This record gives sequence, C-alpha cells and structure tokens, in this order.
Amino acid sequence: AVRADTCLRTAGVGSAQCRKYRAGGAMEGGPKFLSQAEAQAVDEELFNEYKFSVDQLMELAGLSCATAIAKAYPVSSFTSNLPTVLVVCGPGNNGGDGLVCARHLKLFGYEPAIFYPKRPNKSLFENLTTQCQKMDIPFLSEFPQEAEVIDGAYNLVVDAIFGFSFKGAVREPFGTILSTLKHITIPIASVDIPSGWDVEKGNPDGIQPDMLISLTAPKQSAVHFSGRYHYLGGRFVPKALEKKYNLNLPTYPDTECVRKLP
Ligand SMILES: NC(=O)C1=CN([C@@H]2O[C@H](COP(=O)(O)OP(=O)(O)OC[C@H]3O[C@@H](n4cnc5c(N)ncnc54)[C@H](OP(=O)(O)O)[C@@H]3O)[C@@H](O)[C@H]2O)[C@H](O)CC1
Ligand SMILES: [K+]
Repeated sequence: AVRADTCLRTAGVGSAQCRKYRAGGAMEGGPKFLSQAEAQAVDEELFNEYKFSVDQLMELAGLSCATAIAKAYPVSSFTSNLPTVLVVCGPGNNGGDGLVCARHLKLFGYEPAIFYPKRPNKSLFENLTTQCQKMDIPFLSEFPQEAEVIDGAYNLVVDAIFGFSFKGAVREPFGTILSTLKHITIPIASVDIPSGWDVEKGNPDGIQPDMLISLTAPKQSAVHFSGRYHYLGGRFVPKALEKKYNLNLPTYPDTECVRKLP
C-alpha cells in the first residue's frame, strides 16, 4: 500500500503512483487528498444534508488542533518559563477554529495570545472571542513587525488565517503577517492548510510549517508539506459521507480525536 504523501516524497512527483494520486483518486491504504471543490462540497453536505451546525464542527476542529499541538509540543518541551503560543486568526471559519484551539490550549496549560485583525460581524465569532477574553487570553492590538520579537516572546505560532476557501493573491493585512511569519524560527502549526498556500498546488515560497493539522481529510496541497508532524483531526465524518467521497479515512485510535499521519 502506498500513501499519497509518502509516494510523492519517496517515488517522486512524476511517478505512476503519484499520477494516480494527482488524478484525485484515493491512494490504497491512505486518505484521499481533496481538491478545493471537494473540500467545499464535503463541508456543505455536513451542514446542509447532515444538519451539523458550524459551532459543533468548529468546536471539534479546534479541539483536534489543540490536542494535536499538545501531543507534538507538550508544555514540558518548551524551554522558556511560560508556555506561550501565538494564535493568528483569519476572517473565516479557519480563524474560528483558531479561537477554539486557543481556548483549549489555555485549558491544557498553555499561555496563548491571539491576533485577530479582521473580525466578522457574526454572533458565532463574537461569542468565541468573548469566551477567550473571559478566559484571560490576551488579544494583541498589533502584529509584531519583527520576526525576532515573535521568536523571543513565543514558543509556537498557530496559523489559523486561511483554510480551504483561500483563493488568489493574499490581501492585507495578511500579506504582511505572512511575510513576517516566513522569517520566524519557532515552529508554525497550520490549521487545515498552510495559509497563503494554494489549496491544491501549495506555495514553495510561502510559510513552511512544522506541523499541519488536516481537518476532515487532507487537501491536495498537503503533499507539499515537509514539516515533522502531520495530523488528521475532525473526527466527525459520518461513514456514508466518507463513502460517497471515497475519503478512505484512516481509523482513529480508540477515543482519540486526532491521529498522526506518516
Ligand atoms: N468541514 C470541515 O472540516 C470544517 C472545517 N472548518 C474550517 O473552516 C475552514 C474553511 O472556512 P471558510 O470560512 O470557508 O474559509 P477560510 O477560513 O478558508 O477563509 C475565508 C475568508 O478568507 C478570506 N480570503 C480568501 N482568500 C483571501 C485572500 N487571497 N486574501 C485575503 N483574504 C482572503 C475570505 O474573504 P472574502 O473577501 O473572499 O470573503 C474569507 O473572509 C476550513 O479550512 C476549516 O479550517 C470548520 O471550522 C468546521 C468544519
Ligand atoms: K491555516
């Protein structure tokens, strides 16, 4: 059995195995890597046909992210006195996952701080913001301009800026933020997709996260992920939906909400 991501690393992009993957098929023994349209179709079906609410799935997605982070970067692995983490949240649901993740990180003993420059005028996001504020999670009023300042103040950056709806050239203020994040030396954990990457093609000049937490199923750009930790989270996909889209999801260990991918 060959997995799509390992096949690209070991057999090479041009190999027959990888052509099979790139045509969009599920690799034997590994999850299907979704196109942008497939990711959006699965998402819509979860909400419209299966009647999940955004709040429900966002809570599970954000909890998955915090859990995966706690497995890969336990508080005890940080060398600084305080287990500080900077969570950068974007304007859509990926940003909402980041807010939920920050809240769970705080409950897990981390010291998260949030930068959330573009806040949608919707009660879902307002409520998530209030929850974080009431849990004494600080919101930064400005993004640090120098990569060294981020390196000095934090142990990890959670990238929850853009997910599977990202398209085109990055607009401000996120262009400047991503340029700064390209120069930090502390690890980046990206939620669902490394922000600024094309959902299918990736971005060789973009940020290069150390961790990727793919939600529901990996997206095609995940084959270009070269960090140390790739986790799958969002253990909420009904079997019938998994079958319909040939997701070929791996099993999660007992009651875990995440699993590490090779
Ligand atoms: N099904 C699941 O597994 C679930 C996934 N979740 C998470 O949701 C995101 C997808 O969320 P969505 O709200 O659809 O989109 P994004 O968060 O990716 O981004 C949308 C916002 O980003 C802006 N945008 C898009 N492109 C650009 C750009 N080039 N520059 C600047 N800004 C951009 C966009 O702005 P518009 O002006 O275009 O509207 C939006 O504001 C998924 O990845 C998961 O993380 C759910 O939490 C749970 C279920
Ligand atoms: K992201």
